[in-house]
Amino acid sequence: MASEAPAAGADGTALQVLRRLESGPRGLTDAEAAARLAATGDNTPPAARPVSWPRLLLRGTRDPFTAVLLVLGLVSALVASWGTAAVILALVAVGVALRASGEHRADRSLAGLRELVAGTATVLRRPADAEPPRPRELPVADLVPGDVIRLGPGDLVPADVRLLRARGLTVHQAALTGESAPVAKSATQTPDPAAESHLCFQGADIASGSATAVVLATGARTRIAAAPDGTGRREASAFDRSVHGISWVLIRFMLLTPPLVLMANAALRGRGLETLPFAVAVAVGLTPEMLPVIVTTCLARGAVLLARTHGVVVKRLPALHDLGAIDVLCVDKTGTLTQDRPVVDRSLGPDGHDDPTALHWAAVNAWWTLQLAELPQPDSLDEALLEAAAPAEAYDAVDAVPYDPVRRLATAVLRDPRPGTHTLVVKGAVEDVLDRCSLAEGERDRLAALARREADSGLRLLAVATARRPARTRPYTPADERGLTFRGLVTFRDTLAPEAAETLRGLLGQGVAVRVLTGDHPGTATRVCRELGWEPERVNVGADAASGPEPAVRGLTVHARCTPADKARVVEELRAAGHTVGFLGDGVNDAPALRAADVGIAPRSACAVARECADVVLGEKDLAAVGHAVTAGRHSGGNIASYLRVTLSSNLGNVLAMLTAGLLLPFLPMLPAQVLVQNLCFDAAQLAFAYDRPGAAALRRPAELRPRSFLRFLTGFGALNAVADLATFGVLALALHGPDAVDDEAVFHSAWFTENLLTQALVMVLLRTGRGAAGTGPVGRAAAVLGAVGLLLPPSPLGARLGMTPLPLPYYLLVTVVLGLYALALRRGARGALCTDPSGCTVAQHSNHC
Ligand SMILES: Nc1ncnc2c1ncn2[C@@H]1O[C@H](COP(=O)(O)OP(=O)(O)OP(=O)(O)O)[C@@H](O)[C@H]1O
Ligand SMILES: [Mg+2]
Repeated sequence: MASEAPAAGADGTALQVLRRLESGPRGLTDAEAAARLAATGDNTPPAARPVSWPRLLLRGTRDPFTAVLLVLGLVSALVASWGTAAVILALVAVGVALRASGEHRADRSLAGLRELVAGTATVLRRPADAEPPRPRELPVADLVPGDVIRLGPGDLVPADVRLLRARGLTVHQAALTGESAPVAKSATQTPDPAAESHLCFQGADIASGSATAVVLATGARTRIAAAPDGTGRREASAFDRSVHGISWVLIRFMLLTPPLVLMANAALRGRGLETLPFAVAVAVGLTPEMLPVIVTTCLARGAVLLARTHGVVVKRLPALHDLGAIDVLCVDKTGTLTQDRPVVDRSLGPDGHDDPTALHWAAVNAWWTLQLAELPQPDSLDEALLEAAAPAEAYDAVDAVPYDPVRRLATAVLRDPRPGTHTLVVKGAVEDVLDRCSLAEGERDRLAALARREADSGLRLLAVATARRPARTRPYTPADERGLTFRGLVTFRDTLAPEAAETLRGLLGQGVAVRVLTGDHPGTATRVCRELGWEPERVNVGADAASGPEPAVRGLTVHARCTPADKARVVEELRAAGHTVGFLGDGVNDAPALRAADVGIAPRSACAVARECADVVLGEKDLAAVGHAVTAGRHSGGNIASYLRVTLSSNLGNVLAMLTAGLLLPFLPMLPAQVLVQNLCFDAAQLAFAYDRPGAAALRRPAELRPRSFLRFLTGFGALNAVADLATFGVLALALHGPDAVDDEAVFHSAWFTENLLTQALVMVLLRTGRGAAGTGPVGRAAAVLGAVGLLLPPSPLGARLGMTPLPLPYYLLVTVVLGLYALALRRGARGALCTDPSGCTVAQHSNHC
């Protein structure tokens, strides 16, 4: 079985595995690698390959609306209503073709965009056999079995690999096993095949430490590719909750409609199964069959535009909708609000006075932890230390325990000049270092207060401690970091990101609350917020009080000293409290939260894991782009909302009116073919919503379609629409020479056809998101064409074939009056529902800015 292949080939010592793969510690030559690539193919997971046309078409038929339409078509065919069945089939075919081509275009542009943020791997290759190996950054797709690669913190495991050497390696493999805590891995020579601690799999990422490894399997032969679908699947996002939720409510409605129509007609009119085609046509009329097409087109257009204008890459289309819906944005501090270019400010001794010792030991630690790493990846604090102090080559190190964001410590072990002794040099977050020092209680408090004072002035801190131990050969672990002697503090200055203040202000103004989630000291984080012009409403430690009482959600809240798991917990709790949450971060410590959020956002300069976990990748470290991305999301979401609002209220109104009239009239209010043609015209016009520009009001607030409030809106406007239709019916009955005209089926059908298309055109223009500029733009033009079809089709030859006839002039006058009154009612209703009354609003308002 494919899933067992990597583990099976990985038994034995590292050297045995290398030999089996016909490779060596120095990696492959370029020629060998090229030959293998030709034989095995790209290292691309099958899911990332372009989808073929037949599959696209098949996918198009798989949405629930198409399924319902097909069922209705089948029912029509069963009762030999061939015309209805044919029209339904045509509707399905058009829908599926439009959707497949839309998705094809979207997939293509998304693939292009994803390529912009695709990852690379550090590979050891040699130009020729005799030459020494050189580490090279290659596209992940070029990896082949036998390649020797290097992994460092924040890297993705690019294929299934066997570790050759590793130091302090922990990996996140939640995508494979579901366990969320990082797992320790080592390059043991006598591996236990069941534990697999010597293997790392594609889909995992490096939480801490570094390693050299040999590639065992690539592409479709990796374990994750062979795993049954569903590994790493995310929870329902805001998009799933809203668009899918609404779809399912509608499908229930549609399935209920035909039996209801049949029963009502049988009970009140004594009609039998001959009403079935009409009942089916009514149910078809209720179907928003263009919904999948409109959703795909709106999102794909938005995503392409966002990439072109602001360099923002949306990796998953629904994430664009979710961007527009977020009402809480969590951001990390370092690298997001600040530039993450720290410079050493001071070196303090335990007494709080300037003393170079702390800086000296911190730099020795930084140098040797990097020297001993398989893939040295200095973080910004290490870089600052190495810049500020002389290199530490005078020492000789025997081991290191690399930094990890849960421990918040890094340790280097030096050979002491005195034989038989080792010196541990530990640097890290103040609380964590103090916890491991042998100190009297009062002394610990004094040192913590000293650190708080420095942090309150906005400085970042590292505490430094040392310990002397008898020399040993056994490797050092975090358990050895205890009984330390405190040596002092190093303080760093970091500058604010230039657009941070303005972006935060913009987001708060757009109704998005901001949470700062940082691994740093509470004092440093608070001071940074103040310097950005915001007094935090609250400063929590870790994930405490994540969802908090309501007021705290609105402004700016800080969670300091967060571990990666704490960041994820804050996000999860906010989501559980009903918020749509975005997370913006760039570090290894942000990966779990990026995964947990409705929308994960990372700058392009972020580490590979953060970029991979993110749904949205910002062009540069340009925080301002977040604001643009949110607006683009609201833009697309607003158009989808407009479409749903218009199509559903108008469809519902038609159905209600048709049912009522059907029961009052001696004949069917419309022939099934007429219902379907009208539906086709309306559908075509609705495509314009994918190209619309929603009003400014729609962009001012988080826009999540909430099924419940949406349905409330629908019933209101559906009823209004039904009243307009029935008023036309009344007018026809009363004014056109008494009951004769109504008895004339063709006149009635034509009159109602015209009125229906005209009211639908009106609804399109008046129920768009936001007000102002009504009638202009693509929606206005589509509505005009729809109205023209409504007026011109009945008197045309095609109309005659559909059983329609020219209408007498007085009808047009009367219908103008009805439409005028309807427009007035719609305008008043729309004004109330679209902005001032949150309860009736389809665009849910979480903020108080409405
Ligand atoms: N290389 C390092 N060696 C030792 N300690 C470090 C190192 N990098 C960071 N620390 C300590 O760990 C603390 C937390 O760092 P972490 O990376 O979790 O957060 P951050 O980058 O400061 O903040 P944010 O989560 O906002 O990005 C820092 O305040 C610092 O004291
Ligand atoms: Mg960070």
